[in-house]
Amino acid sequence: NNISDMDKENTKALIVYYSETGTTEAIAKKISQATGADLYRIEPEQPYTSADLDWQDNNSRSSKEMNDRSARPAIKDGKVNLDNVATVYLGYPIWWDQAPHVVNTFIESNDLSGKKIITFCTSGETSIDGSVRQLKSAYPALDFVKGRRLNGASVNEIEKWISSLKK
Ligand SMILES: Cc1cc2nc3c(=O)[nH]c(=O)nc-3n(C[C@H](O)[C@H](O)[C@H](O)COP(=O)(O)O)c2cc1C
Repeated sequence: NNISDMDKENTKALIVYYSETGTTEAIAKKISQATGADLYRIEPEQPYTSADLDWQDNNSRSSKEMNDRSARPAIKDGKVNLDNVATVYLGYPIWWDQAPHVVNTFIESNDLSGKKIITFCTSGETSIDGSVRQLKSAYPALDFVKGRRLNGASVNEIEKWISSLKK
């Protein structure tokens, strides 16, 4: 390791997100524009159909998964390269006030200890608060930073939000 290699250690940011209908993805891409960080999309092994996503049906796949605290839907290529990554931006749509359980599958498939995990979400109206409370209580050893619901945020607003996190 020479000095310039050491400078690069644990300095990178990575944006990890799940997005079913593109809303969270649009924000993830703007965070990438603001930070230059790479993007990684969590992809469920079995794609969700529109029937699966029907929250008005208690028996839909998403309803059943979100009612089952231990449900861990499989994801494709679930392991991500976290070499030199210090900060993970973790984004998701709110499902039933929570992060979808594929996000738990991702968290449990990777070693995020020692990383700063900055959460963000999109939703119809629900804030990020309940989902972050749940993540913190499920994974007390991890360092979650409560971020924001970012529906419709511009790159400029995202830059301001990120610099406010550093203060
Ligand atoms: C199964 C399911 C449950 C949802 N639950 C909530 C909710 O509790 N509160 C809310 O405001 N929006 C809820 N939504 C709406 C999504 O959070 C919102 O459309 C989100 O921006 C979608 O992001 P995406 O396009 O990245 O998948 C739900 C959507 C689905 C499919």
